[in-house]
Amino acid sequence: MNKQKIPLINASDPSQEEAVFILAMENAHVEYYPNWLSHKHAKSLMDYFIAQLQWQQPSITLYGQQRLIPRLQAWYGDPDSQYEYSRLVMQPLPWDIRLAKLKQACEQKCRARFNSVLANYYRHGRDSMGMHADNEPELGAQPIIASVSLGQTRRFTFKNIHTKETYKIGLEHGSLLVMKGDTQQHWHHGMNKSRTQTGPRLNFTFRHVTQKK
Ligand SMILES: O=C(O)CCC(=O)C(=O)O
Ligand SMILES: [Fe+2]
Repeated sequence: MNKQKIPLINASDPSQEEAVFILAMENAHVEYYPNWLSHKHAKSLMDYFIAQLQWQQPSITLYGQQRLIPRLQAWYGDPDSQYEYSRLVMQPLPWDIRLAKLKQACEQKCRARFNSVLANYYRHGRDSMGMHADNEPELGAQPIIASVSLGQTRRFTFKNIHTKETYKIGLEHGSLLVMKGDTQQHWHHGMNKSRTQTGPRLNFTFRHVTQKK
């Protein structure tokens, strides 16, 4: 497999304190803000969300077999943000107050509206997420997805659907990754199991889903 590293372009504005990197991936638009939340704020959110969110471990059918997904997850959103994922129809839970605040912060940062979030809880290094694109029709052709990471840094992989080129980036505690433009049309993303990055990690992908017609 081609493991070429695509460089990060530092697009930080020196007049602002915040660092931002643009991932130099073809036919994609991905921005990475490593220190979006302070360490302390991110830690407080992490402890709160682990304790308060309604984590579940659903099963999906893979090659005719029922299997528990290798992580915990929870779907929150506005009442009309129903979502179908691996043939599971997910009814959103009503917004938790601190999750709604985090959504608002993402909306301001991305200048976009979100009405739902998929929360993922990777309990240890053996939890993972398979390669996929967030390209469900309900998300539209060029979805903006804001991905907030808390806890253990885990290596996140992008793989170009056509060229198979891969790109890996460590998603750090308190970071924000924004995927937009044609990213979902040309790239898959996912997270392998890890033998070294073994601590717990939470990830939140804020999205805007439209009702199926
Ligand atoms: O855990 C992550 O960083 C990615 C999650 C993801 O890709 C998703 O929720 O669709
Ligand atoms: Fe995804």
